[in-house]
Amino acid sequence: MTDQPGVVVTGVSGRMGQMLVRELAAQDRLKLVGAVERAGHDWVGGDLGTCMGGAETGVTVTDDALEAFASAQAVIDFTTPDATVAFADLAAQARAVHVIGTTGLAPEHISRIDKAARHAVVIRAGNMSLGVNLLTVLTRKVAEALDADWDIEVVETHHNRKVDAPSGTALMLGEAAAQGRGVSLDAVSDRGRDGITGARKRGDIGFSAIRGGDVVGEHDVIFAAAGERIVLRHIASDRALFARGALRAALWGQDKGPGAYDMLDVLGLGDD
Ligand SMILES: NC(=O)C1=CN([C@@H]2O[C@H](COP(=O)(O)OP(=O)(O)OC[C@H]3O[C@@H](n4cnc5c(N)ncnc54)[C@H](O)[C@@H]3O)[C@@H](O)[C@H]2O)C=CC1
Ligand SMILES: O=C(O)C1=N[C@H](C(=O)O)C[C@H](O)C1
Repeated sequence: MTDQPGVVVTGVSGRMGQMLVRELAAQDRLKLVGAVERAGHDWVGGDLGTCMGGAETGVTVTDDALEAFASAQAVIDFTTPDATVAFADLAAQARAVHVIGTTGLAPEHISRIDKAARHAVVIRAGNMSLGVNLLTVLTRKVAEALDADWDIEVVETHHNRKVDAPSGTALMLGEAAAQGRGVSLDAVSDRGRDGITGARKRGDIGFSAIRGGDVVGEHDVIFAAAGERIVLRHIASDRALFARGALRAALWGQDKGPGAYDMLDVLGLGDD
């Protein structure tokens, strides 16, 4: 196929980076044109395919993101908050669609990314799967329908290599619940219970994080009232679904104007 938009994958040796390379190889609507890793990483200077333990691909892993982005129509980025902020500036300079899966972003990171989105398309989501994005819509609707007699708790479980908590997905779900309630998440969020905490505050949205083994990602939104509970649950058992969502976003963004978008926009779940 001709005219495939070219994609650069950042953090290419990572769990998501390698999954993205495999998913790119399995389709023909986008083509991999570059692979970026952090300076000093073993893979820099090597052929990507060989580094991944397979056949040569002709794509050399680089730590020069600016040069790599210059020939790309999209950058897919699952790295770290500091790296992502730097890539947002560079992707905007290259006018490449920047798909951001990185989580653990602080408000300062987000405002730098939003600045870059004035000049280029930025699509950011703490979870790129259809199921989780649909779950945010359901969570908002359930929260809208119930009053604060229903305690809301978000519980997430991930593998033992995850470095941020609560997960980006848990925060998306908490945000959706707060929106449904018509409150600001910052005002009601309860993120760390330990010791004599006192009784739960009415209206709070609580977060709990479990870490262990190789769990890909599991999220429950619990609505608990006297005598009954509703549990909305998503279980991810394969990282490929996040990678496929990111590829879909990279394609979707090709004909959009500069701005900050999310997966609800990409999936057409944003209205109502
Ligand atoms: N939005 C979503 O659907 C999903 C988001 N994530 C998030 O994506 C991020 C990455 O997750 P994993 O792949 O599991 O982590 P990982 O630790 O396996 O991979 C991160 C990669 O980024 C690289 N990196 C760090 N700084 C860099 C720099 N300055 N330049 C280039 N590369 C750099 C690291 O060397 C590493 O290879 C995390 O924030 C995670 O929470 C993960 C899965 C799905
Ligand atoms: O780090 C991960 O692995 C994941 N991170 C994302 C998050 O923080 O929610 C998405 C997914 O749950 C896997």
